[in-house]
Amino acid sequence: MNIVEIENLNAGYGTGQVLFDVSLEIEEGEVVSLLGRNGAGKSTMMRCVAGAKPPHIQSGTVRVNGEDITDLATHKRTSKGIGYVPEERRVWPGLTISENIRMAINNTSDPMSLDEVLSYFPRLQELEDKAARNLSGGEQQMLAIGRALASNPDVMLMDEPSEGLAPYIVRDVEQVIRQLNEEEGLTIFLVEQNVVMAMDVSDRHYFLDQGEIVDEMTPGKLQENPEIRQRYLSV
Ligand SMILES: Nc1ncnc2c1ncn2[C@@H]1O[C@H](COP(=O)(O)OP(=O)(O)OP(=O)(O)O)[C@@H](O)[C@H]1O
Repeated sequence: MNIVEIENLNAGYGTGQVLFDVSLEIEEGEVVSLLGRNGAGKSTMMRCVAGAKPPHIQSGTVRVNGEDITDLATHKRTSKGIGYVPEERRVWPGLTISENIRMAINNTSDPMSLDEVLSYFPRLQELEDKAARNLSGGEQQMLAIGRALASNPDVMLMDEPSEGLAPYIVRDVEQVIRQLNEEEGLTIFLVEQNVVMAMDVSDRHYFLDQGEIVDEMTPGKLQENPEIRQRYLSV
């Protein structure tokens, strides 16, 4: 069953169009990454699914769990099964780890417990009472993922989870993505600049080029295809 269906999506900012007739599908239980050069429109795409402003959807449909959510506000999308980890992470800096997660728990109708969330992040468990502002980049990323997980989503949207992180922390993020997918059965849709990381965790890739979906393939196929990597990703 398709958990995410995007059909003929056109979207942009003000009068500038960024996404052109984008259609894609993600099956329940898949890890799918959206790859493309800087400025291709990847974050815009994520925001359109998450309902985050500012992009404006001009036409097209976003369906999650078979339901049309194109015009729903972000907070209402949480109750439709969407978790969103934005590129900027946006944790509450003055609150502790557990307070950040509790805020998410209190804002949703069918949340996970704090212990359940923390069981995926041993490092956060150790630092539970530390303010988010005093965490490292990797710890903040884990907290951002944990906060999105608290609402017990069916599909998790992650915008560049590896951005700015040291390679050994990127491996921890990969591990969490795999664990959430395998143990929680969570469907994951991620945007990544780190192609190696995306190939390690994904079942399938979509390629976005100048706001259009230009290709779709498995990591194995991408591995064999340096020409594609060069054409769409410059790697
Ligand atoms: N808030 C905004 N207001 C106006 N234009 C924007 C805004 N955010 C992004 N854009 C424009 O939309 C286009 C696509 O940007 P987007 O961030 O979606 O690309 P991206 O593929 O995620 O790139 P990157 O990897 O650099 O984040 C760019 O031309 C960008 O300048």
